[in-house]
Amino acid sequence: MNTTIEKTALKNAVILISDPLSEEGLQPLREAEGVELKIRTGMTPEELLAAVKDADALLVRSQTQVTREVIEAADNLKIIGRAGVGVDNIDLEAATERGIIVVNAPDGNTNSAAEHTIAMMTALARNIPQAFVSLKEGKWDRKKFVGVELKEKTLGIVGLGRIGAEVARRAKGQRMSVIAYDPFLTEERAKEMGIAVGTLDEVVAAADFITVHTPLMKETRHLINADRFAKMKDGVRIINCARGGIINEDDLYDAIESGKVAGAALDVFETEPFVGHRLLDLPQVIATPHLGASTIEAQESVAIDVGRDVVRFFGGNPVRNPVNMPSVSREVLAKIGPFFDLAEDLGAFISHLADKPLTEVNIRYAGDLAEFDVRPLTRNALKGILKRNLGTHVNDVNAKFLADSIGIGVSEHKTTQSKGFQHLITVEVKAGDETHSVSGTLLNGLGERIVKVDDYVVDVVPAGHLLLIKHKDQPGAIGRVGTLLAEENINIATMQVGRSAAGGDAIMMITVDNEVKPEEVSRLLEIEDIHAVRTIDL
Ligand SMILES: NC(=O)C1=CN([C@@H]2O[C@H](COP(=O)(O)OP(=O)(O)OC[C@H]3O[C@@H](n4cnc5c(N)ncnc54)[C@H](O)[C@@H]3O)[C@@H](O)[C@H]2O)C=CC1
Ligand SMILES: O=C(O)CCC(=O)C(=O)O
Repeated sequence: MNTTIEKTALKNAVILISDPLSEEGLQPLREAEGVELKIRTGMTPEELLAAVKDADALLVRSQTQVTREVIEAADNLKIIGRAGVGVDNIDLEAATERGIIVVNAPDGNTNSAAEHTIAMMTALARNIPQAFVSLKEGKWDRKKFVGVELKEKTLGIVGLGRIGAEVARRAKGQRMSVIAYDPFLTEERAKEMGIAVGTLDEVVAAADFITVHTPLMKETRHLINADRFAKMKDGVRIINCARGGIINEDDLYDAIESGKVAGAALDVFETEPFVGHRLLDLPQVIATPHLGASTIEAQESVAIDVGRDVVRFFGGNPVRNPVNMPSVSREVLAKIGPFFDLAEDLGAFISHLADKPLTEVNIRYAGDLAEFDVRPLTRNALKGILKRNLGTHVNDVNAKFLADSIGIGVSEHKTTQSKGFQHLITVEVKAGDETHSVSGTLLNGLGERIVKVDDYVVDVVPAGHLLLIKHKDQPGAIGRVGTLLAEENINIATMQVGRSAAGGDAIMMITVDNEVKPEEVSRLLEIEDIHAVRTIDL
C-alpha cells in the first residue's frame, strides 16, 4: 500500500545543500529527527558529482547546475528542492525519468523580485548607479545624469504571473499606465487590475519601459530579439529581473549602440556569473548580480518552504510545490487522497490480466470523483500497472513519463453516472486484440473493493494473494478447484463467483493465504472447463 509518494523514512536521509540557504530557513530540516545535513556550497562540478552520490535530497538555489550527469551520479536521490522559482538550472526531464521529484518555492521571493524590478526601473530612469560612480570618482556632474519620470509613462509587462502582477500593482502606484502580455491574461483580469492587455507586439510597441517576467523555456528564449527591438518606441528602456536568455544579449547590445534602446537594467544573464561582458561596458546599462531574491525575508521564506516540502516528502506526505508532477490543492487532495491506494491496486490487479504488451490505458472516474482533478490518481493507477514489469523504480513522478516512453496511450474520462456507487474507478487496458477492465470503489468503513472484473460483477478485497480463474459455468468446477487447492495445502480465505449467463463463461476470484506456485497453476489448468488461471499478488 502506498501514499502519493513512496514512504521513505526521514531517518538517515542525507540532505546535500549546494548553494547558500538561509540558516533560519533550514530549521524545519534541522528539527527533523535523524537527518544528516551536508552543507557544501561553492563546489566545482566534479566535487558536486562526488558529493551527490549518497544524497537522498539535494537543495539548491540558482547557482548549482543540476544536469543529467549530476542526476545520474546520484544513486539515492529522491527529491531536488529549489529554494526559489526558476528551475531552468535543473534537468527536469532527467529527474522525471529517474522518478526524482522536484519541488520549488514559488511564492517566497515574489515580493523581493518585484521590489527589485521597481528599484532597477527607477535606478535606470534616474541614472542612479552611474551618478553614484561619478560622485565616488570625485565629480559633481549634474547635467550628465538627467533622467526621465515614470509618471504617465507606459510600462509593458511580458509575463503577468506572480512577479509580473506585483510589478503591475507597484507601477500603478508610480502613476504609470500598464499594458501586459501573458497567454493566460484575460480581459476580465486585466480590467480588475486596472491594466491594459495586448499581444506581445502590441505591448512592446506601446511601452516606454519593458519588463519581462516569464520563465526561461524554449518558447521564451530570445523572446525579445532584434525583430522585437525594431517594433519598440525609440528610447525605450528594458528591465530583466527574470532570466537571462529571455532577451537576446547581442541584439540588446546592438539596440543600445544604435540608440533604439535608451538603457537597460539587468539582474540576470544568459551565462552567470556574468563578468567581463561587453554589455557591462555600455554606460546605458546598469546591472546587479542576480539579486532579485536576495533579501533576508525572501531567503528565509524560500528555504523554509523547500525544507518543509522535503520533510513532508520523507514523511510520506504529499508535497506542496511539485514541479514535475501535478500539484493539487489541499482541498482536492483531501477528497482524492483516500483513493490513491485503490487506484494503484486496480492498476496492479489489471497488469496481471493481459498477456500481450499494453498499448492503451483508459481510466474512468465516476460519481463524486468526477468533480475533481484526478491526475494524481491516474499516476497511481499507472504506477500499479507498470511496476509489475518495471519494478520499484516506477513512482508517481515517472509513471506517466514511462508510460509515454513505452508507447502506452493514457486517457482519463469522467462521468457522474456511477452505477449506484458513490464513486467508482475503472481501469481498462488494451493489449493487442484483448481488452480488460477492473472497477473498484471504497466502501464506507470497509475499505477497498473490486466490484467488477471484465464483465463479471464481484466483491473482492484487493489485497494479498488472489487467484482469478476463468471457467465454464458447470456443476463441479468450483468443487474441483477447492479440492485441488486443499491437496496443495493452499487455504482459501474468500471465494467469489461471477458468470455471464447460466452455463456460459464464468470467473472465480479466490483469496488464498499463501502464494500459488506455477506448478499449482499448471495443475489447475488441467481441470476440465478451466481455461485461464491468473495469480495476482497485491
Ligand atoms: N531575479 C531573481 O532573483 C528572480 C527571478 N525570478 C524569475 O522571475 C520569473 C517569473 O517568476 P514568477 O512570476 O514567480 O513566475 P510565474 O510562473 O508566476 O509567472 C510566469 C508567467 O509567465 C507567463 N508566460 C509563460 N510563457 C510566456 C510567454 N511566452 N509570453 C508571455 N508570458 C508568458 C506565464 O503564463 C506566467 O503567468 C521566472 O523566470 C523566475 O525564475 C523569480 C524570482 C527571483
Ligand atoms: O536563488 C536565487 O537567489 C535566485 C532566485 C531566482 O532566480 C528564482 O527564484 O527564480
